Amino acid sequence: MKTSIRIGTRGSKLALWQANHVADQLAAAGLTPEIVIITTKGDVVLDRSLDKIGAKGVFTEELEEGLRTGHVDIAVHSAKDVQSSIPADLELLAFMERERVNDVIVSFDPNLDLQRPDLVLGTSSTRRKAMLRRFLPHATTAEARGNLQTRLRKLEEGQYHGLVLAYAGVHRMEYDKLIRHVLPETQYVPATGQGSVAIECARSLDPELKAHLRRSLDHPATHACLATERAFLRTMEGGCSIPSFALATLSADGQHVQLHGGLISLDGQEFIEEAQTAPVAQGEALGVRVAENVLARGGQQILDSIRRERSEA
Ligand SMILES: NCc1[nH]cc(CCC(=O)O)c1CC(=O)O
Repeated sequence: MKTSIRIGTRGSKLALWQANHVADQLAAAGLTPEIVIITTKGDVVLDRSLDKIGAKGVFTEELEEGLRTGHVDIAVHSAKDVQSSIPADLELLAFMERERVNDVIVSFDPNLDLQRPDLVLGTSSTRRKAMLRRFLPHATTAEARGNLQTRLRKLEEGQYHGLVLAYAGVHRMEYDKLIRHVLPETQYVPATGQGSVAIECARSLDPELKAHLRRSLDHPATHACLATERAFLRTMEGGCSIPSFALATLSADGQHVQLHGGLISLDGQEFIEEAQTAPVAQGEALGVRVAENVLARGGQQILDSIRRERSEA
């Protein structure tokens, strides 16, 4: 088995934090990691919101090409950015231990009042925009693309009063001091995979090496939750441009998985949610079932109307 591992990653600071985190764990497991930066479409196209770029996998495609050509052995992604179905010649090898899943509001104003009537919040996520329309209807949202540092610069320039971000990224970049509100995950249910790091490789990678990598990097409890959430997302046929949400958690004894999943209309008016529990071994079936119920209870109409709106735009 070879021991030197080439780790493919995007070049943003958060991506590099994740890649270094992987490298540290691989070094601890006796391997020799090397980080290789690969630029993706999502890093280059910054003037459009993600739903307008359209293509699935805007943050992953070039990394996947690197796996195919053997330029890198593994690719590191924010699990949230990984499309719901990955190509047949590739596989998701591991999901690393999840950080706190919440969305947070960061601001340079220590007394940021979410009730101020002129509140402007920066986000480019369709899910977050829709949830803000529902739970903070007086707020206006403004686009905030780019990496975390770019968004914080726009915040500092006064383009918004606050930014809505994933706690995981804010914490990993050590901006905790700017967190003014932690949004409750029961209301602002996070996106599939939020807070975890996914490791992808080619199916053809040496099986012995794969097993070693999995033992070093995979967090089984996180993996069980993400498998459940990803089955939900696949059934929803949603990429990151669909305002669906899904959070799976394990019971204290680790035997059961609970899934809270749903879909919200772009205007925030319709909020279809469902929570169900199943034995961990049936997590994927649970994800499919919850998604099918959400679609049957009005979710399909929401998806259809979003697609109509987009094709007219
Ligand atoms: N789509 C961008 C993205 N992908 C992963 C994270 C944050 C870190 C994570 O959820 O693991 C972010 C930024 C954000 O949502 O604030």
